[in-house]
Amino acid sequence: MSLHVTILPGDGIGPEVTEAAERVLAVACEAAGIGLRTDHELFGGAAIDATGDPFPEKTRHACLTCDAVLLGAVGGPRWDEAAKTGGPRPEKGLLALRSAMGLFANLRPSRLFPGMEDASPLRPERVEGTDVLIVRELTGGVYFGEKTEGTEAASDLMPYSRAEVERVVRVAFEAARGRKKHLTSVDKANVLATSRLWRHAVEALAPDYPDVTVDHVLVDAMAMHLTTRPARFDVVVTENLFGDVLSDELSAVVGSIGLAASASLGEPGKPGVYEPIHGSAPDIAGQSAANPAGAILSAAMLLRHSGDAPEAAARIEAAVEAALGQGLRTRDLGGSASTEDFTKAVLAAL
Ligand SMILES: NC(=O)c1ccc[n+]([C@@H]2O[C@H](COP(=O)([O-])OP(=O)(O)OC[C@H]3O[C@@H](n4cnc5c(N)ncnc54)[C@H](O)[C@@H]3O)[C@@H](O)[C@H]2O)c1
Ligand SMILES: CC(C)[C@H](C(=O)O)[C@@H](O)C(=O)O
Ligand SMILES: [Mg+2]
Repeated sequence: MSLHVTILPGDGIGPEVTEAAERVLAVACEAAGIGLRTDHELFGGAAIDATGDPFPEKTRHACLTCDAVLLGAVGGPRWDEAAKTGGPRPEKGLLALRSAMGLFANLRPSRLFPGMEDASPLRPERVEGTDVLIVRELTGGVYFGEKTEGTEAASDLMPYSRAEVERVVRVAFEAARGRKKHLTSVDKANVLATSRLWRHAVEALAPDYPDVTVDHVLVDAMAMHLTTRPARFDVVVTENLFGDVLSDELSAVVGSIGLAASASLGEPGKPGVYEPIHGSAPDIAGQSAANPAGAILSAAMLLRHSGDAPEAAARIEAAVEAALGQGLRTRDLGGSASTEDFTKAVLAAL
């Protein structure tokens, strides 16, 4: 068994956390007898600086021909500033990557790790038992609809087809089957036509999964529920923008955005992209203050979903738990451990 992984470090803390994740991945693969080959490609702002394009052809080719992509983060104030006078946006490269690779299902798990109650903004009895998988639609909706842009008026269309909704909802039903068999579909069906289509599609598919209980929650109420009773939820499926917002919220509820991993998947057998859900964190970049756990746990998801190596994935997850269990905390979790301290503790636990 061998794995060819394309690494896209990107910008800000991206290179710091992918370096940590690559080291952990290498050790986990060696222990599991998996041959690992990695290559590093330009992406995001770093690619703009080198080539003028956030998603250059060489990077695209590497992503489409490898087994899996491990991504850091893209973006930063320098490119935001340049975009005001027509410069390319790093974030556009990220959307182009997701689209080119057909990554319609974005799995964003968040759970309360043992002993981490103190890192949650919620009272312990409220956050206890939280273990939620958000399945975010990733290649449709308002991110990809027609746009008009101006200084006096602007619009972003939010189109969804029935087929686009169904394929991601099926991923969520299947995930619920492997968990607590409870699916919550989040929408804004009291206002949005796309949400009524979404709800209709979920209801039509439900009979195919009689073992899964389904409920529907409006997105504004969901934002509130996640801070009052997050442990009530199991799998949550929602459209692109709602999933972006709710997953950042949920990550903070269980401790920090620095802990949150993700897998972006398309058709079975095609390469997936694995990345922490956080951004390039320009405020802490270059200080070795980034929490690498989200990237390391993304490498675990890579082994599970693209490497068919669930035991190796579980070993990485246990090693992260062990490092946290030793009380090691990066700055986002109220501690002073560096990126390197945390990475070393995970490697030692492995
Ligand atoms: N997938 C991606 O590449 C991605 C995701 C989100 C944002 N972005 C981009 O990143 C840039 C910064 O965005 P932002 O500041 O809104 O969001 P962000 O996620 O980069 O940072 C938000 C806050 O969380 C902290 N944080 C994030 N990750 C952390 C980690 N691993 N360890 C410790 N602290 C961490 C940051 O220091 C900051 O205070 C923007 O250009 C944005 O477009 C990229
Ligand atoms: C950077 C941005 C385009 C991206 C998104 O909105 O999808 C980010 O916030 C994420 O969650 O991966
Ligand atoms: Mg986001």
